[in-house]
Amino acid sequence: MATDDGVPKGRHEELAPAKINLTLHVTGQRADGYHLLDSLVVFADLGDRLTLTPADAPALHVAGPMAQAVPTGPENLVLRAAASMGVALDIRLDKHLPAAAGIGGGSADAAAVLRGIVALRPDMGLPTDQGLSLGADVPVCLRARAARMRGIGEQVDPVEDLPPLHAVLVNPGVAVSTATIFRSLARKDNPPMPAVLPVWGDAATLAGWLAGQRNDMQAAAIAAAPVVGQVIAAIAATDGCLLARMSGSGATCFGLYADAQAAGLAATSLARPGWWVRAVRLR
Ligand SMILES: C[C@](O)(CO)[C@H](O)COP(=O)(O)OP(=O)(O)OC[C@H]1O[C@@H](n2ccc(N)nc2=O)[C@H](O)[C@@H]1O
Ligand SMILES: Nc1ncnc2c1ncn2[C@@H]1O[C@H](COP(=O)(O)OP(=O)(O)OP(=O)(O)O)[C@@H](O)[C@H]1O
Repeated sequence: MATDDGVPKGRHEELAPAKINLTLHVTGQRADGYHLLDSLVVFADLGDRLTLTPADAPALHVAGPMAQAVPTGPENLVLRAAASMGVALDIRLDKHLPAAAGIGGGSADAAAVLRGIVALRPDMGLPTDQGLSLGADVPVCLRARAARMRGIGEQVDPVEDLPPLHAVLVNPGVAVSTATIFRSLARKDNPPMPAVLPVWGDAATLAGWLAGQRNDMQAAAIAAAPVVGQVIAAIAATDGCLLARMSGSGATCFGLYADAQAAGLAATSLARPGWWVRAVRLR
């Protein structure tokens, strides 16, 4: 959407899909306090929607069902992402993902802005740190497809050939602070995933393998927000659930299912006042 000489024109739309940590192993801690991770990350076919228009001065308009949960000033990660590239954009953010929810909302939005700027301005490249300074989840969210994430989030290796994967996402409406859950971890030196990940033929095989892996932040999140334990139990009790686990630092949890019909029926049965429940496809 730019002219041949790189001058921006028009506007650009991006989806900022929800990030799901199928595993989240906390394997160490750096001297600066950041934690070393080993995580199998996938993305939903559901997310925030951004419309980016080149402008003389930065502007942000937030709308959508989850708009109230996010700041509208310069601290919003979409404005910080554009500022980090030195680009003035008029940004419309249609917020559909709950914030502070373990599904990367802010990081996904920031990554979508970085992708969008490169689409609008082919003369510009992505930042050398892949957006890590905006948030540890931004590099993996830039790819927005299945990946193994290591380091503090800067090492992203594509995972190909993920089997078709259907899921339900459930957020009970409590915000969970990522920094607080990291600080409260009992152990920070847990084992990583195997050096070489298997190839999984179908969702049941993947779920069986995942059952032997972990989210090392789950117990601390349940201690901070006991409703997370109730969400996991409710998901695990649905027909056809192959695995129930928390994503990121919570409070959103996911259930895996073999097909879209099972995920859809589970989503219907999980409806509770105040719970955000969505059936999604993961990739
Ligand atoms: C828990 C995950 O969601 C897993 O994907 C991410 O590691 C968190 O990514 P994020 O929300 O983009 O994280 P940031 O906004 O960079 O950091 C929030 C806070 O979490 C802590 N943090 C984050 C990432 C990391 N590898 N180690 C940490 O200790 C830091 O205290 C930081 O102040
Ligand atoms: N565009 C944005 N969307 C959501 N939150 C934002 C945004 N910009 C800034 N924030 C702030 O970032 C905080 C964390 O929100 P975010 O949705 O990124 O957390 P999260 O889903 O727990 O992230 P992660 O899964 O990476 O740990 C919010 O409390 C909010 O104040």
